[in-house]
Amino acid sequence: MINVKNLSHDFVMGKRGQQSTLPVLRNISFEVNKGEIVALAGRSGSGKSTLLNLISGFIRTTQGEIWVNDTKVTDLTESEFADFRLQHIGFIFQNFQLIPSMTAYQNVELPLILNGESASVRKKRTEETLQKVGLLEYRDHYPSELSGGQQQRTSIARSLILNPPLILADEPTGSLDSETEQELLQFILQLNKELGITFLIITHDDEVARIGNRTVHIADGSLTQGGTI
Ligand SMILES: Nc1ncnc2c1ncn2[C@@H]1O[C@H](COP(=O)(O)OP(=O)(O)OP(=O)(O)O)[C@@H](O)[C@H]1O
Repeated sequence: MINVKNLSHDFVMGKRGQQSTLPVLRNISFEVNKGEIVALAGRSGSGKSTLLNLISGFIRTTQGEIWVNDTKVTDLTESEFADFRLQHIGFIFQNFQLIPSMTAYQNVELPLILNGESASVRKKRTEETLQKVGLLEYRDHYPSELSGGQQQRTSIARSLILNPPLILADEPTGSLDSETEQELLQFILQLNKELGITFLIITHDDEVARIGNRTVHIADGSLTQGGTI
């Protein structure tokens, strides 16, 4: 599902003439197989978000190759990547990234609008997906009128609505209490088992890593596999 080959990334900082280079990833290779849940761990600043941003095309690099679902995404143009992302990758973030001025329904419907779906398809799919995450009765609530767990379920509904084969999650339980975290982890397992969705999850949390098939660690720009967090 994800195949990263000899990937490196440097950030270039500072004004022209006074630039410095910060190497973050050094010749990384790894695979995430279809149907796996893989936890990505590492200290703060080790490059976990950078790796996720490279896989999803929010940051581009010329050093190495990334394949997602048999497409060499490192060769895509910006607009091809935007389209590919919409079709193939769902996202879950620690702070949910819902649009505050839109209701739960409108937030979940948004990818369908971007994808050019008809009003009738949008209504059917949005209601079905809100039902799946148990939020149909909250459809007209704004994010500020939802609990943290309900906001996270809204963001999961949005990430699921175009049936992506892959979901990338950046500390998805970071803002949740332990009971809500357990609910979310069970839901991730259910999505993995019932829909076969592959997950790559950045986490600092052993509980999250425990639901995964394996943990990949980043340190000093390199990856190591196995072990606990
Ligand atoms: N746009 C950027 N420009 C310059 N440096 C950056 C940029 N983004 C990240 N960095 C640096 O790259 C390194 C890796 O950052 P990254 O956000 O990938 O770490 P992380 O492992 O996700 O950290 P955390 O667990 O704290 O979220 C850090 O030293 C960070 O300061």
